[in-house]
Order: sequence, then structure tokens, then C-alpha cells
Amino acid sequence: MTALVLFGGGGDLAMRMLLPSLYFLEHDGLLPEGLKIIGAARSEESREEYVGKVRTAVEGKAKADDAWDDASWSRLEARLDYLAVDATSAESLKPLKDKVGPGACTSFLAVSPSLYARIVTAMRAAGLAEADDKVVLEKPVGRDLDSFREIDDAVADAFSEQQVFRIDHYLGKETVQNLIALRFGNVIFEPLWNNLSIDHVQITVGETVGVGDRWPYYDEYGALRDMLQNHMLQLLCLVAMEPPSDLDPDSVRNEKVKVLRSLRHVTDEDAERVTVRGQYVSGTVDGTRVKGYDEERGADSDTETFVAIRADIDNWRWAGVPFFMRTGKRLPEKRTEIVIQFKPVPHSIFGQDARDDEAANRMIIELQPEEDISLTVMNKKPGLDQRMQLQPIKMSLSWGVGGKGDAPPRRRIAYERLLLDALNGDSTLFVRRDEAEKAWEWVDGVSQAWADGNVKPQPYRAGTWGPDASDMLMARTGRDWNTQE
Ligand SMILES: NC(=O)C1=CN([C@@H]2O[C@H](COP(=O)(O)OP(=O)(O)OC[C@H]3O[C@@H](n4cnc5c(N)ncnc54)[C@H](OP(=O)(O)O)[C@@H]3O)[C@@H](O)[C@H]2O)C=CC1
Ligand SMILES: O=C1O[C@H](COP(=O)(O)O)[C@@H](O)[C@H](O)[C@H]1O
Repeated sequence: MTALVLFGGGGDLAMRMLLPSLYFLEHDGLLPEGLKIIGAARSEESREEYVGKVRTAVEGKAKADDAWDDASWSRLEARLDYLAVDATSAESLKPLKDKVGPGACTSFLAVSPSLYARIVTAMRAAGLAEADDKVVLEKPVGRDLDSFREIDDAVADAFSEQQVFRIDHYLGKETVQNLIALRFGNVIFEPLWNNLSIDHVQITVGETVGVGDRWPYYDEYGALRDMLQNHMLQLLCLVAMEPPSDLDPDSVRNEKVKVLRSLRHVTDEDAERVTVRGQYVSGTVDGTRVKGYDEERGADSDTETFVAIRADIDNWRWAGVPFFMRTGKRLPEKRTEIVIQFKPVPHSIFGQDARDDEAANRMIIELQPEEDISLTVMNKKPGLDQRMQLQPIKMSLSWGVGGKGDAPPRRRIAYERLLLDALNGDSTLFVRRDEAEKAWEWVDGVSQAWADGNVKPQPYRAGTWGPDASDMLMARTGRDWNTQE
């Protein structure tokens, strides 16, 4: 018998993401036989009460996906249990150890990261950090390199690196994994995947939601630490890394670390030129009037809700190819995409008329709202015009759009893949300690440059794509952000 313990099993992450993911895995027959799932939090509640809450959380999502059935729910329900514990106390964890029994235990810490160090210390004392056990840590681990190391040292006292699974849920997204397939499962892209053919790369993670009630957490982190340090740098690594020799966890992660090591440090002199900080003020999103960040927080704040950065990777493959990243809350669209902008043809044979229509090839790896990978190529406009007319055509390269025949498979929650991998002990899609350290080191450089230069967030109206300075960041280099759907 093995067990999955969800510390914080009644919290937002557990109810919105983890338990629905476990239901879908159960529905598809993918959960290991005999796996017990134990919610553990301080609230005193019975197993029945907890199971009732889980059902409410799961049923709506499953029905929306047409995947609800009583038999799957009954199987999941039979696995579920709950125990009221203070996870920071070894004494309190002893009954949990008894419930887990002698089998291997995977503990998912869906609690505030400020508790991680105390919880893993208590787990170790309570016998929940044995050689076969694993621990899954949610981001953000720390708010800078020093605090990351402090927490991670406590984790390392209890667990070896092979037992630690640092989640970045972006790595569980289907299209992110498809990017790996696209790059390394095809021969046609690799010869072009470098500074000879690629002009620049853009990574956009736009959200329409505001910070709202999350401000106590968010105000301490801001967009740089909440999104860029983890999700966006992970995407950058997957685009920029060298081909790993295989898909072993360390082969992939070794390549990602090399990219992070090659990121050019942002100096105090560069900060204004290569970075933009923004904070939303009131505006209109999706037709609804929304408050500004300061109003939500109830006080003035210097926390950025938008960041745009030009990153340079100092190695042979990427010399001279800027990677532009931007992310923000209260933007006009929920849109996550990676744009690979190829260089224009070196010489046009089609004459001036056609030249106006000629566009360089562009690959768009779209993660949200749809999942798709597309490539824009030039085509002849049909017709008998004397001079050949060109037009860009967007070709879908993935199952998401334009597939023939079968409907695309259900869009999975990113945590489904990651929970399954953690249970199976496969850490390929998890972040290794040295990766997280290098990412923090780079991000610390940016925040230090902001502090040294007194760089404050510039206001942007909710419902716009951030401060004008974000467009200027691109325009200064003769480029602009992608607006192509
Ligand atoms: N929510 C989200 O969408 C995302 C969350 N995360 C991360 O996930 C983690 C959890 O976030 P979220 O679910 O939003 O937080 P919540 O505040 O909603 O939930 C936290 C949970 O922790 C429990 N808890 C608090 N203290 C203890 C303790 N000493 N012992 C045992 N349980 C405890 C709480 O229950 P009780 O009070 O009963 O103890 C509650 O169930 C954080 O690390 C967050 O950064 C990351 C990405 C997205
Ligand atoms: O980790 C986080 O991610 C979400 C965005 O996730 P997505 O899968 O919806 O793109 C973000 O809203 C949140 O602030 C951050 O903590």
C-alpha cells in the first residue's frame, strides 16, 4: 500500500487543482492500485465532511468535461481519508504516520512555503521521510536565493535530492511537452534553431485576473518572483536548451541549467533599458470595471503586477538573439504563448508589390487559451495576377486545431501529469535544486538593479498590455509584440 498525503488538503490549490486531477486520473484508470489519499490540515473535520467537500470540488469540474461517473467517484472516495494535524509538529504527525502505514508515502505540501522547513523537519521526526518516501513542493520556494537555500537546506536534511519534486505546473502543460517533441522529434527544425535563422523569441503570459484577495502573498513577491523566476524561465530553457542525450531527468535538467548559467546578468546600468515594471490602475477588463492594485490592497504599494524583460543568452547558439518576456495581471486577454520569430528571406525575388505582403516565418507555440503550435509560411495568393502575389498562411502543427477526424483528447489539468510522475518517481518535469538556484540568482540580479536604480512600477490601465515602456522595449530594437492570433 502506498499513500499520497495532501498537506493543506482543504486549501484552494488542493480543491481547485489537485483533487480534480486525482479524480481524472482515477477516471482514466491511471492511479496506482491500493493508493490511499489522505488530506491533512489543521481544521477539525470528519472524514465524511472532508469527502463531501472534495465531491463538491470535483463534481463540477468533471461534469464540465463530461467525465463524471459514479463508479469513478466511488473508487476515488474509497481511497480518501482525512486527518486533522498541525504539520509543523512531529507529535501531531505521528497518527498520520500510523494512517499511512508501512508503504511508501508521497507528501504534497500544498501549504504556505513559509512552513516548508518546519514541516519537513517534523516529517522526518515522525518517520514520514524514509528512503522510499517523496516530497512535492509547490512554488514559490523562497523569495530570493538566500531564502530558497535556507528552506531547501532543511528539505535536504530530511530528503535526498532524488526524493524531492519541486513543481512548476507549466511543465505539466501538454503544449510545453509538445515543444520538446517538436524540437527533438523532428529533424527539420533543429538546423534552423539558432541565431542564423531566428531573429528573436517572445514569451507572453497574459492574465485578465487581478490579484484580488491574494495580495498578502502577492505583495511580497510581485510578477518577477511569482511568474518570471519559475514558469517563464522554464519556458525559456525549453526553447533554448541543447538537445539532451535522452529524456532522463538529469539529462534534461543538465541542459536547462546550462541555459540559466548563460543568461546575461542584468546590471544597474541596463535595468531601465532591458526591463519594465508596471502596476495596474483601475480600468475595464472583459467589459467590467475593475479596481487598481493599490485599491485592492488598501494602501500604496511598489509591487509590480507586470514585468517585461529582454534576456540575452551568451552562448554560440543564441548570441545576438534577444528573448523578450512579459507577464502581467489585468491584461486584455488570458494568453500564454511563445513566439519564435524567424529572420526574413535574405533577398526577395518577388518584386516591390509582393514585398509589402512578405512576412518572415513565425512559429507560435500557444499554451492558452488554446493549445496549439502553428507556423506561418508564405504562399502564393491564388489567381492570375501578372505579378505573383504572396500571402501568409498559418499551418497548425499539433492536434489542437485543424486536426482531421478524431476530436482532440480532453485538455488535462497540468497537475494530472505531474502528480502521476511524482507518484511514479519520475522527476524529468520537476525542477532540480541547482536550476532553482540559478533562476533565483538571475532574478535577484534584476531586483537588485531595480533597488539600486530606484526603478518603480509604472502605472498601466487595467485591460491594456502594460505600460507603454513595454512596447518601447521592443520598438527600440525595431521589433514589436506579436498581435497575431
Ligand atoms: N492556489 C493556487 O492556485 C496556487 C497555489 N500555489 C501554492 O500552493 C500552496 C498552497 O496554496 P493555497 O492552496 O492557495 O493556500 P490556502 O491558504 O488556500 O491553503 C493552505 C492550506 O494549508 C493548511 N494549513 C495551514 N497551516 C497548516 C499546518 N500547520 N498544518 C497543516 N495544514 C496547514 C490550511 O488549512 P487549515 O487552516 O485547516 O490548517 C489550508 O488547507 C502555496 O505554496 C501556494 O503558493 C501555487 C500555484 C497556484
Ligand atoms: O503560479 C501561478 O500561476 C498562475 C497562472 O497559471 P496558469 O496556468 O493559469 O497560466 C498565476 O495566476 C499565479 O499568480 C501564479 O502564482
